[in-house]
Amino acid sequence: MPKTMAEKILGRASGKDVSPGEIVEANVDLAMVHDLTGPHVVEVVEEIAGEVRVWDPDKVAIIFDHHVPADKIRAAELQAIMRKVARKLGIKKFHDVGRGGICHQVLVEERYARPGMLIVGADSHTVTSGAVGAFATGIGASDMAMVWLTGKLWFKVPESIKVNVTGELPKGVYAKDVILHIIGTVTVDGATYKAVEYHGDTIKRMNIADRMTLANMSVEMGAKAGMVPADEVTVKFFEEAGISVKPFGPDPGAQYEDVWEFDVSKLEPQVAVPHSVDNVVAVGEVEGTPIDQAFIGSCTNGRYEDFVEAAKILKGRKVAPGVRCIAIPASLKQYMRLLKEGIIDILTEAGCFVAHSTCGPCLGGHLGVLGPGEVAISSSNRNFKGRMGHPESKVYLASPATVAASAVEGKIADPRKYL
Ligand SMILES: CC(C)[C@H](C(=O)O)[C@@H](O)C(=O)O
Ligand code: SF4
Repeated sequence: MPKTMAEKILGRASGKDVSPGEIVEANVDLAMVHDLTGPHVVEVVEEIAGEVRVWDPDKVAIIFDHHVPADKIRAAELQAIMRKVARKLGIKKFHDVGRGGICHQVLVEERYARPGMLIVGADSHTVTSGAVGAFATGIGASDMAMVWLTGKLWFKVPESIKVNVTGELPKGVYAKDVILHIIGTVTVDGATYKAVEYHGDTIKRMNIADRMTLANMSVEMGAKAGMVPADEVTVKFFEEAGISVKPFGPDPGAQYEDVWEFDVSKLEPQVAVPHSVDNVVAVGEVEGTPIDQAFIGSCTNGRYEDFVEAAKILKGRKVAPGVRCIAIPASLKQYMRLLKEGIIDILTEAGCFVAHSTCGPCLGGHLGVLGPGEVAISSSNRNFKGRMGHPESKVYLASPATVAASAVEGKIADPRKYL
């Protein structure tokens, strides 16, 4: 039987021929925790094993990103625990404050995630690594504890959905608009526990940064994994780091539970309106909505390519009076590249508050928490009630270009007129 990407990966990792619906025990290739979830995992492991240990230190990543640098005493305590654990276990894929960035960004840019891998992470946006053709999924701390101890975890083999995206993206319309449009169409539970595969000429033309944006938000429609087949673009991405990988995709003739067709050739910039990610409208419908804060960053859209698009709009312009524009690259490497190319200068001159990589404002943690009644437009992935701060604040989600245009105008704006 020809197989989908999920079936091939879970089949390989469990050593058998698998079909959707089947429950398998699979060997995990990479297990990631961060500063917030890591301590829970350590606690459970210690409870079960009487000490902290992992089955294979080379397959474990510990990355500090959520509350970095420590914003509260509690965060400092949790990071101290994980720092000690990383040292004791000899974890090489350990990224402390200032030495990595947002965990999902680090997994891909360090090439820890590879095509065909089975990756688990104690964070829901672990799906991001699907951008390079891995089956990557978020799991809870107790499941992760079992992975640390045994290297294995059970999975129900998901049904797969093929998403065919076709057409040339119009100017000012990006991967973020595509995924917002898809989620708006199928809703937040449209892909619950499904493995989503992104195909079509639009996807084939996308770089890894864009593919990460797509894969990242797959979880916002409930998907267990969101994958882009590893093709020439992927092979080249690994070649740049001196690593040779083979293309990886579904077998020809693989069976999908459903095929979704999206022609994006006439798509407009999209905005997810509070308080749900599937509350998606064309920018025109909310244009003129006053904002207090604009945020460019996060694991969804905090990459070099995103900041370049934002800088095209912010160059020679100013953030509107009364508006804060927070700009945080997703990792140290992204930050350095932006710094060297003068993009950080452009943002700073425009009046943005630029910071080193952290999740910070994305989850209402620090560096830009919203007050009561405040409105933000953000390039991140969630706009639940209170997501970025006060329960009475509001979050609109959009592409970095739409966020930048809105920062300039002080109200939600269409980026196309600036491009
Ligand atoms: C804190 C963490 C567990 C959480 C997640 O799993 O996604 C966070 O990263 C988020 O985006 O809400
Ligand atoms: S940037 Fe936001 S969505 Fe991504 S891992 Fe951090 S908190 Fe979660």
